[in-house]
Amino acid sequence: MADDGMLLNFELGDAQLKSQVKFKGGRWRDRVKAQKSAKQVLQNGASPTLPGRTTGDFDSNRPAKRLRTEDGDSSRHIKMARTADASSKAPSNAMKTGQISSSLFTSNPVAVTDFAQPQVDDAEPAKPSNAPLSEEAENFQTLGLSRRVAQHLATKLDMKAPTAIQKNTVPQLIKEDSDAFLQAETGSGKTLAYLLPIVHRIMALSLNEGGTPKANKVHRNSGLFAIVLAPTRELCKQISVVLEKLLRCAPWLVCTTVMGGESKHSEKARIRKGVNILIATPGRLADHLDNTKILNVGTVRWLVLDEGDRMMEMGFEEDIRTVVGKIRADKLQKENTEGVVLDGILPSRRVTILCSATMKMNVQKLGEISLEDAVHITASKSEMEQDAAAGSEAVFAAPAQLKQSCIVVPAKLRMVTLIALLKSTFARKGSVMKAIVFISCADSVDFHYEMLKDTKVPDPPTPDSTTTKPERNPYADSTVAPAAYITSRANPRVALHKLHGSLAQPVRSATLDAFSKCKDPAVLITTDISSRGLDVAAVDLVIEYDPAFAVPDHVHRIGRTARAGRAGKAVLFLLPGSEEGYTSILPASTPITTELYESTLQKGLATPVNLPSPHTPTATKETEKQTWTSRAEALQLHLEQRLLAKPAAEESPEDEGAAAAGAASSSKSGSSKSRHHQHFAGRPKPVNNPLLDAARQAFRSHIRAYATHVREERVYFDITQLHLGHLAKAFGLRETPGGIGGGVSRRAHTGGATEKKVRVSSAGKVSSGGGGGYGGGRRDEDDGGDGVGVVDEDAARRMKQKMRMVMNAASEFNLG
Ligand SMILES: Nc1ncnc2c1ncn2[C@@H]1O[C@H](COP(=O)(O)OP(=O)(O)OP(=O)(O)O)[C@@H](O)[C@H]1O
Repeated sequence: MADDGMLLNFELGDAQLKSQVKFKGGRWRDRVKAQKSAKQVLQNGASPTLPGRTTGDFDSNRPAKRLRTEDGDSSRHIKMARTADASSKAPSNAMKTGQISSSLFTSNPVAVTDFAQPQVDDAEPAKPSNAPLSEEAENFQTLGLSRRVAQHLATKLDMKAPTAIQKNTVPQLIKEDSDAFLQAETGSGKTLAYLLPIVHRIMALSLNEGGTPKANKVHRNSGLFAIVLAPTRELCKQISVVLEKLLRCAPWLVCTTVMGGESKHSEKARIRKGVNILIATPGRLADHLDNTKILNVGTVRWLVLDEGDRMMEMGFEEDIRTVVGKIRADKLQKENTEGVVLDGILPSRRVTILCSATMKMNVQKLGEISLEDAVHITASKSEMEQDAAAGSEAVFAAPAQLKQSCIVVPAKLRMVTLIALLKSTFARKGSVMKAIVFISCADSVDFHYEMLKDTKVPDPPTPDSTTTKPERNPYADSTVAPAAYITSRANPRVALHKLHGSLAQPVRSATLDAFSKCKDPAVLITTDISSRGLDVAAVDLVIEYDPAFAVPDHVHRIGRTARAGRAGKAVLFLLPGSEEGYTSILPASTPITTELYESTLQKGLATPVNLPSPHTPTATKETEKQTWTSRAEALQLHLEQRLLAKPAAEESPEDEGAAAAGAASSSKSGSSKSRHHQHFAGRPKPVNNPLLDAARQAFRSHIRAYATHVREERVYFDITQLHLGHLAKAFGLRETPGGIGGGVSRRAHTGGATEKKVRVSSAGKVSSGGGGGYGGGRRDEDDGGDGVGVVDEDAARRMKQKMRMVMNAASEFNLG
């Protein structure tokens, strides 16, 4: 077989494992148990339950035998894989093929911070900083909104009092016609802060002084009055849902969305039917302004740039310039085509509103493009005054009630620690309903989803007794599946979801919808595509398994929890060493507490882990007795062996490999599946398990993504400090890193049949021209192909150099 950058030493022999597996070292009793277990497995094909060590080396009391590493470093304990688990169809020639299985708890770097006494997370939660104000003190009517709107908010939307940013924004935008920059914490209600005054003023065109309707009400064909731009389709949809709910008190007004990934034809048809408020992604709007003649912006009074900094970062600057330029170039109509006088009720000039929880330097540039004499509106008056006095950047912070903690986890232990954390999270019924796990790139999301999901699709839930229509099986979608490993007795069902920018738009929307509406405890594994603006109720926990690429992104990620005054928790995974210093630059109202990874493992692995089907419950007498360290090792071994199982083609269709390929089919072309299989087109049948391919791809993409942390933060995320061998283990890989990294292409899959060049922003950030991809380590910043990444040749060259350096040095990296 041609190499293709894949390691040949993973070709698995077809032969069954020898019936006799030799176990060396350790106590005699353990060796006999393991021997028995392996024998049993060979007879019934069941999974063995290994006590103590899991590599076939049972030396729990004695120090492990020191073996020489490949470069002669005897300080590392390396054991060639002795696959005790015969059911894994592991190769009988593992020794020959050079797989390396290193012990989980040895040769790990130690944290530089003294965690002897980690701070305990028992402090009283701080008073919420983004909650609605007290009803006695404030209400929407006193802000200047009509009784109709205020009543609708109170009775239909259950919002009786405004939040602080709404209190400061609504009167300003009702009375004044100046541009504004809205800046407030995540989850503080910025969406309604700008929508309420806009809707109030448009409604006023149809209402008399006393609030009674005029005879000639404006309607959907009376003109387009406001445009809201947002960086992602998900955010556009979300804003439109909020607006639609609000417009139920003014059903004669109509809003619609235009965004990448949707049919332009049907968008044009909707525009032709008439729309008063348009929500759009920048690229698609620029396209319609060029090509949809019926789109008249002469009556447009407001342009809102929601998550403005993100749009700039995603390379929408040109599109925004086009949109702003075209709207300004069109003469402002003082009255509409039906003779309704707009001036006086609507602003007499075009108002631009910029909106974000964070302010990156690029916002300044965006301000220059779009704002004129803008007022800076923040949640607290004192902040506004301070800001005006100092003329400085406003400080952004996480909500005060959000509890932040970090776990410093050695690379080898990352995956088992993630599983343990999620398992302990769902150990108690009702304690956590929804968790989001942020991962650096789409390939890694795909891989972790495949690893964590149960391989067997359960029967559809029983039909609702009140209707005859059977409920749709939520697990029929390949981006939603029941989870294995992280379930518990209290929560036997946990729904796993994955979301990234390389998924087709309908799949993205359906997945987000499924996650939002899921009644079981649920986990969403995702990239930064979900970090901005998404408002899903009941998200109690955010895990940053891979740290964000820049501090503001971290603020947005953790802001998916603790919204509108609710409680929330965020956990950040860091590697020992330079990464530990990262917490010092993170904004936090209360100190970021530290957790020992050992405690996480201990808590999570206090009970046996439910392995995916067909490895049904592991809670035998022996596993009940296991210690958490043995469970962690057994779990790691099990994960690694799933990657070594025979390829799907040679197994039953329900084999996990088939599941891996199946899930990938939900992606656009250019997704994992097509990538794996493109390699083998016209060649002999592939021998690799697709899960193994997915792991390799995820590993490569992860490293590439790691190189793209913003320049100022690379002191904490230094790619040359990464121990690739250890990191490979976190992806269940036993190969040498050089082999896995070989054949890395710098061309990105962009979701289509063609490949586009990777784009790297000035901040060293990488993006692609669409589909949200980069070199497999895909940054999910897409607008359905509308977006254009920022090219920085220097950053691209630097990353290439680093990658080459790391990959060349890879053969010197040891697994220990
Ligand atoms: N006055 C209010 N009373 C109660 N809930 C509110 C109020 N205003 C907004 N909310 C709720 O607060 C949540 C967060 O609102 P929104 O998404 O607008 O926040 P945001 O400030 O835009 O956050 P982000 O910066 O993360 O985008 C939503 O669920 C919304 O329904």
